[in-house]
Amino acid sequence: MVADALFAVRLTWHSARGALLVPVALTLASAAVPVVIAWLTKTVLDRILLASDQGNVLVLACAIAVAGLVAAVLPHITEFFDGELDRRIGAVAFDRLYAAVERFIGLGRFENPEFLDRLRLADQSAHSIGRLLDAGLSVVRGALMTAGFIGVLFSVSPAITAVVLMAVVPTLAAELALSRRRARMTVEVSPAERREFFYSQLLSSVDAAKEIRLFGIGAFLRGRMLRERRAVDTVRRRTDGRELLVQSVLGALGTLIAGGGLVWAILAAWRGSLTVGDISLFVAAIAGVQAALGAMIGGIARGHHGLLLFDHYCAVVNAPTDLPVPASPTPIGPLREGIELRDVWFRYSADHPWALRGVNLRIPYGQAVALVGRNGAGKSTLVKLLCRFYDPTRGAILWDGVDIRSVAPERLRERVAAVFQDYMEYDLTAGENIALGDISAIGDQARITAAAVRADVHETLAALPQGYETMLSRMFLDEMDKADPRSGVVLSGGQWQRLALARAFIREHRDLLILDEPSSGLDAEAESEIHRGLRAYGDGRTSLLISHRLGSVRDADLIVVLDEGVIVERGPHADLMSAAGQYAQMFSLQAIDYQPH
Ligand SMILES: Nc1ncnc2c1ncn2[C@@H]1O[C@H](COP(=O)(O)OP(=O)(O)OP(=O)(O)O)[C@@H](O)[C@H]1O
Repeated sequence: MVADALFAVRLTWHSARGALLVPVALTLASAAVPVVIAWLTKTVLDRILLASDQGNVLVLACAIAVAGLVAAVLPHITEFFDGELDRRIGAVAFDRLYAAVERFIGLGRFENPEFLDRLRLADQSAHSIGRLLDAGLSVVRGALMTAGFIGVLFSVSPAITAVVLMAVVPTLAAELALSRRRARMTVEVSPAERREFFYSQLLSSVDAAKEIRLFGIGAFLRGRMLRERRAVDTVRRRTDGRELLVQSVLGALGTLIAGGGLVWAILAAWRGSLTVGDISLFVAAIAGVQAALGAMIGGIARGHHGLLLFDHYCAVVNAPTDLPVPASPTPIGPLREGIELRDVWFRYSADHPWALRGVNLRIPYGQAVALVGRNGAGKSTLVKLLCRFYDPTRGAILWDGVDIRSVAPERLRERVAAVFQDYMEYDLTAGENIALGDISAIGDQARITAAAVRADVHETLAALPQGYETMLSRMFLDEMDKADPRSGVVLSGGQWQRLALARAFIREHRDLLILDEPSSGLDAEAESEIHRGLRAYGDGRTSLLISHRLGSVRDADLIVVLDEGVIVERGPHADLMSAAGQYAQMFSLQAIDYQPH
């Protein structure tokens, strides 16, 4: 936690440097002003009773009024500057967090629920990072104010100081203990809170809405959510109860000590050893110290809680890279010979079974290779390895003989175009949805249209209310957007799929084209059109096509059948059919479905 606190200080210093002087100065001022007011009040009272120079007393009274004015406006000025600082530190913290996320070149972290949880908490921490500074300044302000009152009191009466300290020290110790306990409780309930968050998200998610309604599982999920809520509430109630008890006892004790001290001070004034001003200072000190302690304890609790969240932020920002990146990468050129998987073994973690087991495969330059096989055979996994989203657990993947682990990942990916099974639907304009495939095509309507024509989606997009400028999806629209005629168009599943194809096609001149089930959402007529287009586009280019519709891959130069992570058959369609193995069996089964009954 100390290391996290130091990291937070460095981040704050880096983000706000000069701007930090203002809140620090305001903190010093807001700690000093109440002490100054108490001291001036004491002096005025003493002078009135001594009937000293009236002019002097008036000057002091004016000074109290000015100090009161400062005390009234200081919190608002502080709040304004705290907000400004919060924004500045937050902007830098966000930038660093998502720059760190981008540094993860693979997918492993994003497929790990624990990491995703941590990222969510890190994001929350980046949102509230400025409050750490605010909490720190509250503690400093409270400590300075307490020290100020104690110092002033000590100069008047060491005995009164001792009484105030007696009231203060046990309260501080107990409140600190309670704050630690509350922080532990926060950690204890966080898994249940996360599960509750998961259920609440599910109940309001558009993706889940269809199944929740059709299966009638809303009440079941709500029950699960409330169960987690009740578990959290039980722990919170226990902590609140303990706090109530401790704080009531402390409050009574503090009041007894303060009341006893006040009686003693009045008696001392009666005897003449204290002045009326001393008594006013005593009363102000008790109230001031209590207020300062309250602020300090609040600051400690907020700081502690903030640091616990910040720990997740530090863990993400300082996480090592997920896959080793070569210090001096081997340059990679256009594909000349081919890509080779050499005895590739892969499993997602040591606890998972092997997804690929000793795969040896050559994808020769300029050829179309089709990968087929049952669900879970390892086809998409092989694609992930080709894009270096994961590294093989054993074996190697070679690009013209160069191990892709020795190449800079971004250089490798520049050479690949792909449509993944779970392609993205971006809440952007239709044109942008295509141009994202090659960011240099943003605004280049001719290239965007050419890609759309190739994916056979041009006519659909051109007919939208604002053509390619039409915003897609109704998600995330605010009130202003709703008035905008360009917004609010929702495409069908197959239309989105063609858009994803166009996004891959705009990456023309890439060496390897990967299509992981590019036509699963298309109707039969559309599928045959798309495959004609694919063959034209793939002509002379190296491509890897994954499909469950074997009719669409029969023209491939090489068909590879994967089963439980092992290549069980390979060859052109005709050879595989005459071998009468798994491929021929699957092909015949599908062919029967297309025969008239
Ligand atoms: N992120 C992951 N973490 C752990 N295991 C995974 C992950 N992704 C896939 N697997 C497992 O790896 C194996 C191969 O999955 P893969 O998705 O590569 O199969 P596939 O041949 O593409 O299947 P499909 O035809 O259903 O798309 C499966 O057993 C699957 O459960």
